Amino acid sequence: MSTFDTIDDLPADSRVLVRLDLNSPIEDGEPQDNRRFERHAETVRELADAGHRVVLMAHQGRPGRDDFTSLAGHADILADHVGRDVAFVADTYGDDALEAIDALRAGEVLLLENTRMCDDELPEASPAEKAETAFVQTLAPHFDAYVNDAYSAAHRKHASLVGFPLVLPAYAGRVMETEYEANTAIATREFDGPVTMVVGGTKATDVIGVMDALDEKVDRFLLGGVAGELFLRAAGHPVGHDVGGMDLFDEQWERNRELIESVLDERGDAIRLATDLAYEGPDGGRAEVAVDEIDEKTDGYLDVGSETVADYEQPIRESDAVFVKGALGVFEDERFADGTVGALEAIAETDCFSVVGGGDTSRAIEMYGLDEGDFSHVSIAGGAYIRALTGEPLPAVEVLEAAAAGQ
Ligand SMILES: Nc1ncnc2c1ncn2[C@@H]1O[C@H](COP(=O)(O)OP(=O)(O)O)[C@@H](O)[C@H]1O
Ligand SMILES: O=C(OP(=O)(O)O)[C@H](O)COP(=O)(O)O
Repeated sequence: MSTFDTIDDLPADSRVLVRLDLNSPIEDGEPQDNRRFERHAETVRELADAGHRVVLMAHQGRPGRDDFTSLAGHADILADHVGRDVAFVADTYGDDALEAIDALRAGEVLLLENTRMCDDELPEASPAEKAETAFVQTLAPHFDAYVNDAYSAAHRKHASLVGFPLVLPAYAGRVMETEYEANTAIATREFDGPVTMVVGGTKATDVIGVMDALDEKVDRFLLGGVAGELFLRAAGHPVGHDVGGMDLFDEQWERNRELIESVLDERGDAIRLATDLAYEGPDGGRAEVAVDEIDEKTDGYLDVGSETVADYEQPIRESDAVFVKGALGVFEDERFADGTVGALEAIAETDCFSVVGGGDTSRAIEMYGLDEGDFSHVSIAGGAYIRALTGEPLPAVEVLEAAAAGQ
């Protein structure tokens, strides 16, 4: 059971400041619809239908990355899911934002600009420090309550996630409630047979530390994506480097090199790495190469190869539980979807307990016509859900709990 207050406890006619997680894949500069919009729309609709004035905060990407954009397009997608207008103001806490907030009427919804465009948001700091920032101090007097629905960002100590509960009455939204309960229950669940984790995606830094901490819970890891290539690099193969303008590998390698080497050393028996990889061939199609035959760092690899896909199916079929965190390849491009879809299909065909996590990864389920009902839980969280599996506290959840306990 959760130990925080929820939107059921909100006083009537409140001016509510709501933190969502609408962080999405960006294609050609535009956010792509995904499960996060659909799930958060439930909270937003409920608050607006109840007659509250609803102001939304969310982030997109990180400064310096290609996916760091305005939230203007997010407002339109969210409006379609909510079934109400969602106004947008290109400001976080300046005069334009405050004017739009104060002009809002009962039942109206307004989305503020990307929180990460504000300098106070990102540097990780304690809730007390974040509560003192100009961002929090300027916005808070315009509201009666703060609602956090962003479970999937709850592992970050950012101002919009941990600062407001110290200065406003704080509540959990519906996504926060359901994800918290599902993931906490998974963390304490025991399994009789083998437990497998499929690890991929781009945020290798988020998963590698957790792999170490999941030592007792997970019997084998099947690797792909960026983390998989970094492990292959640690095993001596010339892959997992930034080539052709990529910036996914070298910085994460420097940051995690020692940990990767020690995880490989201590848990090598439990870790399966790709034996072949796929890349874009000279004719523009999918080409594959055996990992042992790669002798220079020339190509960028975009998926695990077909031998690896077949190799990973067997351990999945033998498992009592399978956890997925991150895609095995760039599944958004059909040519490089085999690894991700192959793993998801194998999971769907078995009756093991299964969780698919990640805002991006869970999108593969509908893109490739898989049935959500074939998985025990599809989480819109990635990093937060795997941290929850280790039993590690989530700072944004802790502040909600402390607020409810009157601390
Ligand atoms: N080899 C790869 N190179 C580049 N991107 C990859 C690779 N493998 C997987 N990806 C990308 O990883 C993304 C998912 O990454 P991540 O953000 O870590 O997971 P999630 O959003 O599911 O938590 C997918 O959108 C996919 O395109
Ligand atoms: O998408 C997110 O995390 P996820 O990719 O682990 O699901 C969250 O929005 C956190 O974003 P961040 O990893 O840029 O801090």
